[in-house]
Parts: sequence; structure tokens; C-alpha cells
Amino acid sequence: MIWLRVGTLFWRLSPLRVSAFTGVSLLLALIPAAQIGLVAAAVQGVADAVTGDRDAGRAALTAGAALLGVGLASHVLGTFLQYLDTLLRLELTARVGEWVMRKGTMLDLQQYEDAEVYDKMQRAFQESSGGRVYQVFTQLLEVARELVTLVTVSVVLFSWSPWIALVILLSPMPSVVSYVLFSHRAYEIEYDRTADRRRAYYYQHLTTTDHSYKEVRLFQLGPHLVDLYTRLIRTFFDVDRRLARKQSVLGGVLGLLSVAASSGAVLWAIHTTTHAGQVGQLAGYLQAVGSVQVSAHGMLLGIAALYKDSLFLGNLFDFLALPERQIKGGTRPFPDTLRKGIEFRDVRFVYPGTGHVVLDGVSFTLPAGECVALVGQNGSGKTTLVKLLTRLYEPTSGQILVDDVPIEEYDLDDLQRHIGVIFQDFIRYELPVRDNIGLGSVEAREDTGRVAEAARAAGADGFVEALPRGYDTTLGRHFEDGHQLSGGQWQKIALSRAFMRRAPVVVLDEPTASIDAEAEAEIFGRLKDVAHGATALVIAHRFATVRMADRIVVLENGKVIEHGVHQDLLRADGVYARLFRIQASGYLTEAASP
Ligand SMILES: Nc1ncnc2c1ncn2[C@@H]1O[C@H](COP(=O)(O)OP(=O)(O)OP(=O)(O)O)[C@@H](O)[C@H]1O
Repeated sequence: MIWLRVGTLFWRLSPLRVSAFTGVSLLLALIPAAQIGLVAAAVQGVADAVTGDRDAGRAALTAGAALLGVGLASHVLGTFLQYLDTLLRLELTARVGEWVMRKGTMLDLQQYEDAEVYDKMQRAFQESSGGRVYQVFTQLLEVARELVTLVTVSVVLFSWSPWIALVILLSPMPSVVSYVLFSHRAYEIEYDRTADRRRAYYYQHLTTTDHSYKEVRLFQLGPHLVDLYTRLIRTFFDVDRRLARKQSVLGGVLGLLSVAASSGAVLWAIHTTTHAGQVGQLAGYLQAVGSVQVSAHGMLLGIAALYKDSLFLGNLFDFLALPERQIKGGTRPFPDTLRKGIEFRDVRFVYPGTGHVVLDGVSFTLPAGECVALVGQNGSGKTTLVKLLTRLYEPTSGQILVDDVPIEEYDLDDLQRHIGVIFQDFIRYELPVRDNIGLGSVEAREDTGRVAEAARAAGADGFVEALPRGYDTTLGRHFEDGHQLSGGQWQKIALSRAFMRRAPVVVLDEPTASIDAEAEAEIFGRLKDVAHGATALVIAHRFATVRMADRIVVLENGKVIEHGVHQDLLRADGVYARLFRIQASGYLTEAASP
């Protein structure tokens, strides 16, 4: 029950403020009934005083003074309610955004690669401002308040004329029913178009970020992307317009019924009270008619809006209820230095939801303290192996052992803390250099000595020191005074981040693809030193890098087809030797030509 969850959520936010908000709202709900009674008394008092009753004059004055008091109280309570409203709204907005972010960090990679979960996230992000959660809470109170007003006022009204009261109470019904139906339809439409909305945001993103600017501009993709976006948005618009048209026609007709019914009731009231000469009752009655009409309408529409908002809010709660970290670790601490090494034993892997066998019986060993290079054509499964080693995914079958212990037995956070990794698609943090490197070991990011050492290891120290504010220079151009780096410089920064971790296992997925040959040779020549003797797995396509590794594993279509040291593999004259010669002959031909 979403209303209950919203109520509980608010209660946890601040029991004191929520109690005060509820109390003040309900007090305000009693005001219309009090005003009706006092207006009736005042008007009747004046009418009686005109006919010579002196006491009636005093009674009219007293009722008038009480009306003044009620008016002042209503103003003070209203102002206080407004203040509480602002406080609760601010608090909630901050908290919902935080919950959504926190949840995002607790999901598995698999969920990020699943379009259905992504749709769920998209729906939840639409609610992440907290606006709708707050709306449901205030609507709940609004409905309760209108109910109190309605009950107290209709007590008066029913005592005068039950039939008129009934007509007025029921008159908003038809338009409310139509509102509920249309709200449901609007929700269904929005739900079904989540994937298209994501697509539209994506086109928008491509045309509004620096990462995509160059290609979009030079391939002149702007008009095409705008066209794709506009076509989608127009489809949304056409559907929404049709719905809005139907809703206003039906809503308008039913609204007319409602107005006719309440106006008829007013006429009827005038007719009956005039005959009986009850001027005070007529005045109170007229005010009560308005009040009941407003409250009944407000309450029923509040319920309808609650219904609609709860449907949307279900998306936020669905997202917050997504299963977290399904990949579980054990309790064993990860070793600070590997004794034996890492072994892949008959590892098979199929990405969930696909039938494609990406790794098929992969077995090889990374001896402790050695550097193993993983080579193979695009799509052969190299990065997937890294995802398994870092436990972003679990093997479909087979085992990965670290020092003869299955990796599932190690504490998951501890295992990930002990692996320094950079992926091909590393992040370019639009933050100062110090953070870009220091985030490799978040708790040590203020340690300038360590940050500088990591930069030296990756050959980044030279250009960093030449930056306007050295390690405090903000990188990228998103923020003020940001400094943009070259592709290779960014890669050196990412490499520094991996070294910053000082982990016993280092995994580098194409770490030097954009780095110049000299720097690459320098980094790999000293890899053992800079990685503090870590066990390293390096994925590379350049054989100049690969040959420096202690061992080489060649992967083809998810299978290990060769492994050994460089010289042995050359002698074996297999796939590795052929690929090596292709690259080498390219360089030699160039060098030999005049
Ligand atoms: N998230 C995913 N979901 C489904 N299939 C995937 C996913 N990621 C990769 N694949 C598929 O798995 C196979 C291996 O991909 P992987 O990224 O491991 O290759 P790679 O050897 O690292 O390639 P490259 O040299 O191009 O980086 C490819 O066929 C790819 O299409």
C-alpha cells in the first residue's frame, strides 16, 4: 500500500514536524464549520436587532468578534503550516535524491546492462526530485482535512435539508470518475513509452555533451538527431493531445452537470429559507453550500490525484525495491600479497539473457608477482574475463581461484579493494588531478606524496606539474578553470589511478592504447617496480607491450588457444607468431623503405 509507505517514510523523516503538520491541518479543517455557525448567528442577531431585540445586537457583536478571532487563528495556523510545508519539502527532496543515488551504487553491473532495469531506473529518476512523494503526502492530509470539514459542515447542512445536502455532495462524482479513468490511461501511456523516452533523452544527450560534439559536428549528425528526437516527441504529443481532447470534452460535460446541480441546490435553499423568514440560516446555509461543494470536490479530486500519483510513485518504490548486490562474497580477507597466484579453471560464461557462449572452458594461471598479457581479436572475451576476476559477473560454470581459494570465499569489498583496475572505457572525472588519481584509493586522496608517486609510475608527473595549478588543476571543460588533456594524457591519469591503489593484483585493459610508444615502453619496462611487485594481467593489442610480459595467453572465440613465454610462442609458430609477425613486418617494411 503506497499511501502507507509514504506515511511511514514521512514519519521517519521527522515525527515532530509530521505531527505538527497533521495537527495544524486538522485544526484548519474545523474552521469552515465554525465560520458557518458564527455567520448564521451574526446575521440572525442583526436581523433580530433590527426588529428591536437589544440582546440580539450584543449576540451579533459577540459572534462578529468570534469570527474575527477565527479569521486571525486561521491566518496564523495557515502561515505556520506553510512554514512546515517548506521544511518537509526541502528535507524530502534531498533525501529522495540521496536514496536513488545510493540505490544506484548497490546494483550489480548486470542490472545496468539490462534494458528492463534501465527502464525502471528511468521511471524512478523521473520521481527522484521527491515532488510526487511530497504531493501524495499532502494530498493524503488534504483528503483527511476535507473529510473533517465535510463531516462538520454537512452536519449543519443535513439538519436544514438532507436532499439539498445529498445533491451537493454527489454532484462532483461524475467528473471525478472521468478524472480517475483518464489518470489511469495517462499512466499507462507514460509507462509504455519509457523506452522511447530514454531514446529521446539519449538523442538529446548526444547533441548536448562535449564527448559527442566532435563526431556529431563533423559527421553533421545534428539535424538527423534532432529529427529523430522530434519525431519521437511528436508521437508523444499526438497521443497526449488526443487524450487531453477526450478528457476536456468529457470532463467539461460532466463539470456542467456538477455546476447545474449545485446552482439548483442554491436556488432551492433560497426558496425554502425565504418563505420561513430565516435570514441567519439563509446566510449560514449559503456559506455552507459553498463549503460543502468545495470540500466534496476537493476531497474526491484529491482521492483521484492520489490514485494517479500513487501509480507513478509505485515506480520509485519498485526501483528502491530492486534486489541489491546479488553477487555475494564470503568472509575471508583478501591476501595483501599473493603467495601462489590466480588460476582460471575451466571457466565458461554466457551473458545473462543471451545464448552466446563468450568464454568456453578457459583455463590458465597468473603466477604470483608475474605479468601475464592477454591477447586476442576483438570480441574474443578478454574484457569479460576481467569482469569475472573483479566479480562484476559470476562464471556460468568453472572456478577462479586466488592462492588456491575460490574467489567467492573472499569478502567482496575486500577483494575489489585489492585489485587495481582500469578498463578501456575508464572515467574522465571532471575533477582536480589530485582526485582523478586519488580516487584510486579514496581514503588516501589527500596524501600528495602518494598521488605524485602514482603519477610518476604512469609517466603523468611531467605534464601534471606543468599544469597551471599542478595537482589542484581541475580537468575537463565542464567546470570553471577546467583544463582539457589529450587522450593519452587522460589515459596516463587513469593508469595513475590504478597504481594509486597499491593493490596486490593489477588489471589493465588496454592501458596504453593512446599512450605514445616511448612512454609505453617506459611504463611496461618498469611495471614490476611501479606496481610494487603485484600480480598483473594486461590486455593489449600492441605486441611491443605484449612481448614484455612474463607470459602470454592467446584467446580466440572464448577459448585459450596458446599460452607461454614470448620466445616459445614464436618458436611454436602458431597464431601468436603470425600476429606478431604481421605487426613487426609492418614496422620493418616502413623502416626499410627509403
Ligand atoms: N554486457 C554484455 N552483454 C552481452 N554480451 C556482451 C556484453 N559485453 C560483451 N558482450 C559480448 O561478449 C563478447 C566478448 O566481449 P569482450 O568485451 O569480452 O571482448 P574483448 O575480447 O574484450 O574485445 P575487445 O578487444 O574489442 O575489447 C562479444 O561478443 C560481445 O558482443
